Amino acid sequence: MSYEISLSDLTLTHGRRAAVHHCSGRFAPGSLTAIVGPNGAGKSTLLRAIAGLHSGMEGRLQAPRAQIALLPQAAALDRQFPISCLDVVLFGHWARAGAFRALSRGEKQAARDALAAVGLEGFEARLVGSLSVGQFQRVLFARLLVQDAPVILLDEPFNAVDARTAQDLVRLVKRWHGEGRTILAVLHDLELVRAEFPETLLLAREPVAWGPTAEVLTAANRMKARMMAEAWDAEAEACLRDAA
Ligand SMILES: Nc1ncnc2c1ncn2[C@@H]1O[C@H](COP(=O)(O)OP(=O)(O)OP(=O)(O)O)[C@@H](O)[C@H]1O
Repeated sequence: MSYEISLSDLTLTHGRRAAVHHCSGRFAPGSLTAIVGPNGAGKSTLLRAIAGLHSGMEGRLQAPRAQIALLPQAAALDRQFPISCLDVVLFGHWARAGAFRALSRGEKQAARDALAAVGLEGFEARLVGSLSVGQFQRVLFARLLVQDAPVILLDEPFNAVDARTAQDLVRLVKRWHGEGRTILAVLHDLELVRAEFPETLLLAREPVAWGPTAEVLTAANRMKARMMAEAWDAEAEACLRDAA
């Protein structure tokens, strides 16, 4: 099965306002791509749409929805819910197997192994509300390990985590890439992108540039993205075909 993700003249809206506008291109199977751009450029909206979690859409978006695991932005998650680290990781199995099936001993062991793999052995019973930001992000990566999806979408995965955690998690991402998975990550740290991500999509509602990272992250392209973001009228309605 091919795990290509392709966009064809894709416009994504919130209400009647466009968040992503006339976007075309493809993420090749097995590619490791950073999605970068100014605040409000549409990066999270694009990721959620690829995961099948966004409904306001025109144009075409082809993605293997059942094969995708999404790590949402940490800010979008409620950590006050009284749930243990192990339970959060076990959700990774349920995403694949359905919520109403009892989990096998092997699946529970896989969840414990995943916690150990992200450096959280002994944290099984800890409530997620008591973790540091970095520890919680490690738990979410353990859940991704258990999900074992061929396509992984990461929304600002290293935001606000300590340097050591970021290093460990980047190592995991590289391992997944080496295993042939397709990985898209929304990132703000351009040095990290240059060092670790072979492909980049520079987005400012529309793609400014998309391809090999060194060719995309030029000063001219970054300036263009900034100017496009500043010139964007956030109140303008999307030019949808049925909006005329
Ligand atoms: N739930 C929502 N309802 C209405 N508008 C939204 C919603 N989510 C995002 N938007 C708007 O859509 C546009 C794109 O937002 P999005 O979060 O996709 O950008 P982003 O590039 O991920 O930004 P950041 O880097 O700041 O996280 C912004 O103008 C934002 O205000």
